[in-house]
Amino acid sequence: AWGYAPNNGPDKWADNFPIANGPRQSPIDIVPGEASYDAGLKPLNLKYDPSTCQDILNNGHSFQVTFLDDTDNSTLTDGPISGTYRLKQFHFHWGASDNRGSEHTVAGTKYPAELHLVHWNTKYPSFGEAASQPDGLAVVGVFLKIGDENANLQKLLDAFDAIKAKGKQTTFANFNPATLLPGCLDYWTYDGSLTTPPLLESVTWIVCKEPISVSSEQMAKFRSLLFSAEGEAECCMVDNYRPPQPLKGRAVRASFQ
Ligand SMILES: COc1cc(C[n+]2ccc3cc(OS(N)(=O)=O)ccc3c2)cc(OC)c1OC
Ligand SMILES: [Zn+2]
Repeated sequence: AWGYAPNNGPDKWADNFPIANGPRQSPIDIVPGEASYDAGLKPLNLKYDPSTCQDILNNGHSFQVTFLDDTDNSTLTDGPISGTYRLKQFHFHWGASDNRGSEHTVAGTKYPAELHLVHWNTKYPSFGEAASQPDGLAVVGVFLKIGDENANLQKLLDAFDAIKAKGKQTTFANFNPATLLPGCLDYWTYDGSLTTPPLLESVTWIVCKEPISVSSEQMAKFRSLLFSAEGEAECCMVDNYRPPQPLKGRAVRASFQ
């Protein structure tokens, strides 16, 4: 199965997922000077209801917090998209050390981690259906930068002892993902894909310019999770990021000047 090791990592994904070499793959290196300001882009409208928060899970590739998505309680509207997209889950990508870990980069700069808030277009009946449509998904990316301890992030890290190994999950209630958003919601946007298999080219990417803070000690806690299941040889969950992919002529637009 795919992973992030030398034998099954990003350089090998095309063997089973040929779309890995497709025209709109993610992540990318965002070059601010080459992004074009689009005055037509609206501010992001993120409305999240903490009561839709369900559980926290180690899926063997990352940890994710999953939301009830059978109502329009937690949604993304406006920004570069039209219609209503529902929050399905959020997860992170991070490095083995503070000098790498993000998937998107900014003029070559890597951040120690990146948050992805995954939403699906309610014009389709489900996430799975939407995931196969060119306008099916919208993922909001937020960079994490080493600085002050992040008390909101700490609520997630405090649940890690219950989800250390692959496949472990535990209930996780009343968490408001809006607390993980930066103060300023300026963003870059471009057409891309899922950054893990099945790498479907169905994502409108919305990458926030402003990072949120994470302490070095908190990053160490991310690295205490395992790729491996209970009873298997322990393998630390680190460097679970795909490197930037070719832009192939795509435009990157900025919501700010
Ligand atoms: C819940 O149903 C599905 C879950 C998943 C699980 N999944 C797999 C890979 C993912 C990659 C993601 O990539 S990212 N890193 O760009 O946000 C986001 C959500 C994902 C969710 C995939 C599906 O079809 C593609 C599903 O529909 C059948
Ligand atoms: Zn992701």
